[in-house]
Amino acid sequence: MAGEMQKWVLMATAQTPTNIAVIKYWGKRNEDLILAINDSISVTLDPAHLCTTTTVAVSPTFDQDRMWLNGKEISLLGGRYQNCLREIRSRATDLEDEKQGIKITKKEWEKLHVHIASHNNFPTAAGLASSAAGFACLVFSLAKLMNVKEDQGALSAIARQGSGSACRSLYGGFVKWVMGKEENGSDSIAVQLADEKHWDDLVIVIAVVSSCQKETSSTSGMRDTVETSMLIQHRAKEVVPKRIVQMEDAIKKHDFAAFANLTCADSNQFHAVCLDTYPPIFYMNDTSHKIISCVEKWNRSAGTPQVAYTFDAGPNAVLIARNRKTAAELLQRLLFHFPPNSDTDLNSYVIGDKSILQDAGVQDMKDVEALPPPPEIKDKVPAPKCKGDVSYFICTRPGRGPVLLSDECQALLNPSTGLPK
Ligand SMILES: Nc1ncnc2c1ncn2[C@@H]1O[C@H](COP(=O)(O)OP(=O)(O)OP(=O)(O)O)[C@@H](O)[C@H]1O
Ligand SMILES: C[C@@](O)(CCOP(=O)(O)OP(=O)(O)O)CC(=O)O
Repeated sequence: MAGEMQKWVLMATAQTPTNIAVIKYWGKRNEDLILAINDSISVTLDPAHLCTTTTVAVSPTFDQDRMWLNGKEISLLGGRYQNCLREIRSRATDLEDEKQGIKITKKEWEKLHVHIASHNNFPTAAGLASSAAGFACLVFSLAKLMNVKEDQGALSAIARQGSGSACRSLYGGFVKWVMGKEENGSDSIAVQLADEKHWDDLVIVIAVVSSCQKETSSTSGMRDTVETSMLIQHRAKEVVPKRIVQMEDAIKKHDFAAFANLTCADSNQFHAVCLDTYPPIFYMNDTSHKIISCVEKWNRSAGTPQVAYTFDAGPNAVLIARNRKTAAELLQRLLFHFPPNSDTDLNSYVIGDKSILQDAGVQDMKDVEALPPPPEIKDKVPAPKCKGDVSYFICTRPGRGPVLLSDECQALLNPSTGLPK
């Protein structure tokens, strides 16, 4: 190592998106390696609105691996962090940084410690896939720092060992996690089906129903399902393989009706296997059910699906609209049924791509109050409004995969000390 006793710090910063599955992963065939019992397909969400930023640093002055998540130091001793660190280190290659005059050989990487600081710009462990963006970003940034030469597929197999759904966050657009057959998981990788430009009409609105930490983690929930549900076997063997083929076809052809029908059916079946688990798992709540019913009524009256809904391991709804016009109509319906509490500012109630709010013709609370009942319910007795049941809405769209951030201002670690800024 050049400059043996020097106090250099070498850093890399990356930004990685989160993703939402439209054909769900639920159930493992190998807990340690995180190998799934079925393939899954996801849409990567625009990192402009939901993303993880991670800075990794290496220095001869660091005496142990350390990590800070959202400003608080956390332990890296857990198996998932250890597995990702080990797999990335074993693939590190010789590196020469001419600017700082640093040379690190493959052998030296084994002994050097790293500091990691990460920040999620959305709630952590609240069913918004923070673990997916988080582990993908950890693996991607470490791979850049350590001059790992392997492709995204190989990196996805490492991120998978941090959290299954993380492997899909290594790509933008539409992504498939191929479950693979090998015992060692070498063929259990993510592949990109289409990039984010392929179907750029789609608009995504997330209703954050609750941002508190959930009761049953995905990991323990799916373990219980595999142990106790008979429905999950039927799902994994008979239902999902056919849906994967149909979903790939729907994406390829921009067939929104097929895409929406498959997405909603798969979300509903995932929650059905949660109910079929013993003890039963309830991820959705009354608000989630009301959102489903609002979308179903609209889709039925329109004669063809306008919006797809999907729910992960929590009550938050992810709603995918076929285009901007439908997204504006969706937002009008959501604000009609779920207006904010009187003390909430509309500006903080609808975040992300606010242009959808403008398209909906809603500028302030007066406009929200003046929204008419949606046509599909106008002749019926309207259900009482559910004021305050939604914490906030995020408007977003399909987005790109991980990127390196070269501007040092965006780094989360101090370049001279390697400690959080
Ligand atoms: N930025 C990050 N970097 C590294 N690890 C992270 C990061 N963010 C979250 N994690 C890890 O993921 C865990 C949260 O995962 P969990 O599955 O409980 O929630 P979630 O991913 O937000 O929700 P879900 O998977 O149900 O959509 C955290 O406790 C932490 O260990
Ligand atoms: C419902 C899901 O979001 C489950 C995600 O589970 P995780 O990937 O969080 O689970 P682990 O692999 O145990 O970390 C569906 C999906 O994203 O496919």
